[in-house]
Amino acid sequence: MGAVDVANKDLTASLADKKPKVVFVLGGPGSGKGTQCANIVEHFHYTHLSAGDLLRAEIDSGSENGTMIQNMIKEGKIVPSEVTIKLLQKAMLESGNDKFLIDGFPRNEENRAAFEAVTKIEPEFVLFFNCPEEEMERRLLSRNQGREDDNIETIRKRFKVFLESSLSVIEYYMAKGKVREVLLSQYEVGVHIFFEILIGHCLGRLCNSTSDK
Ligand SMILES: Nc1ncnc2c1ncn2[C@@H]1O[C@H](COP(=O)(O)OP(=O)(O)O)[C@@H](O)[C@H]1O
Ligand SMILES: O=c1ccn([C@@H]2O[C@H](COP(=O)(O)OP(=O)(O)O)[C@@H](O)[C@H]2O)c(=O)[nH]1
Ligand SMILES: [Mg+2]
Repeated sequence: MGAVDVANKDLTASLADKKPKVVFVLGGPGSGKGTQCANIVEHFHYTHLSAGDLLRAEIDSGSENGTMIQNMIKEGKIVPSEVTIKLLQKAMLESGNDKFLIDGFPRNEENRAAFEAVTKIEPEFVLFFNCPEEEMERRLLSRNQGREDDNIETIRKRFKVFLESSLSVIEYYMAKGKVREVLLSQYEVGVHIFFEILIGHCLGRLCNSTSDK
């Protein structure tokens, strides 16, 4: 067994000791995952981990995987599971917390199965932001965060990947009764109030069920 395998085993064992609680936050590109996670952590003791942010930080760090990750993101493709899972495991351990909102992961069946196989963690539930594509496109084109993938050509590819690969993850958890869906309409005021109630309800229940640990 090589040094890398040993390091991965240590990471997995240390994380397993913490018995972390995980909520997956899923939805199409621009559906508001990051925005609503930021709202949630203001009110609940969760750590927000955006898989996309972790991958972008890895590019910026000049790591050996940086160029590969950058190319995949530019094309709207899904980075190999082992890379993303390792970044998530490290971030979970470094946070010192045991409750996590994992935003934008798993993005395909392989991501999902690999995460469960490696970490032995099953999510408590999945928050699914279901937003019309034209609204997501509008938001992404005016996000203004200087992201290389927020251009119309890459956005179209990301929508395709979402429909062809990511929706099946949501369907998998739906079949297990684990999905809490927030259906976005154009009526933003109603949506915001609904978010507060729904998210408060879901996370409040989760906090209660784990507070006597
Ligand atoms: N409910 C909303 N109404 C209008 N704009 C929104 C809403 N939620 C998020 N946005 C904006 O849309 C863009 C994408 O949101 P973001 O949270 O980054 O989505 P995601 O993480 O799902 O890609 C951001 O510029 C954000 O400010
Ligand atoms: O688990 C992940 C999360 C993100 N990405 C890549 O990172 C990009 C941006 O992801 P992010 O979640 O930041 O985008 P968002 O959905 O928030 O717009 C995606 O299109 C993928 O190329 C990936 O490969 N695996
Ligand atoms: Mg995001």
